Amino acid sequence: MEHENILEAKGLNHWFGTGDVKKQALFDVNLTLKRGSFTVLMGPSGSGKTTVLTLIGCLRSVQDGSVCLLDRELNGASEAELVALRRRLGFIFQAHNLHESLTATQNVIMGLQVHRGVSDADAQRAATHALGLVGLSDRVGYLPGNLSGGQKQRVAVARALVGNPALLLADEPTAALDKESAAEVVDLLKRMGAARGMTTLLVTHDNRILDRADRILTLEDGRIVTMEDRG
Ligand SMILES: Nc1ncnc2c1ncn2[C@@H]1O[C@H](COP(=O)(O)OP(=O)(O)OP(=O)(O)O)[C@@H](O)[C@H]1O
Repeated sequence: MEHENILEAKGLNHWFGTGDVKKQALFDVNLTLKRGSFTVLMGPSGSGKTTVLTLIGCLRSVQDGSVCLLDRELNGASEAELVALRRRLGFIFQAHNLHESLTATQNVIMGLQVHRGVSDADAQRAATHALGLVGLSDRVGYLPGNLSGGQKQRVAVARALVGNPALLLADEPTAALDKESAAEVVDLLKRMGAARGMTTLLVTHDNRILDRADRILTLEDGRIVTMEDRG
């Protein structure tokens, strides 16, 4: 049976650097993410938000403590296990990171490259579908240079969603967007979460997003200082 919690992190500590410049970035971080929930992670610059996201996202190794993601322990996991888990995650970053020389569809297909064994025709179909979900059916053949900031970020959302991730990790996805585009992107993620049971953990300084969160966590100096459940 699948657990209600898609993620459980316990006693997570993390350090950067070695010797004299060794610095602790996370202190005894505990957090759980309920399947299908929408959690916002806040905190001042340098408080450790990206470090938490990259640890949960299997983008760096867990040094101390436990992270149980999709019923697998990340502490001590092999690179092959981490790669396999990463396939079940979606990522969106502040800068959309689209390839400028690829069309919207080709960029979205990049989100499927980690899924082996997907035929070109299926990839094309999935990308077209994902672009439709983000309201860009009429822009599938456009290069990023011909899209607005909000449209580019929606392509990045489609790329993150195309592989049907169990957990979506988003680092400041609305920072570069105007109010309307930011609200569209967040509503889209919430809708996807509800429709697919996708769990979202989103780092933001953006107060506009807080109303939409099921839970708000605040990090300060590497420690979770508040945890607020809503609704
Ligand atoms: N690769 C690294 N090498 C050394 N120190 C790092 C590295 N990455 C992060 N740090 C340090 O760890 C602490 C937490 O950084 P992190 O990027 O997680 O914070 P953040 O809350 O995401 O900040 P921001 O909002 O500015 O992105 C900071 O003191 C930072 O300087």
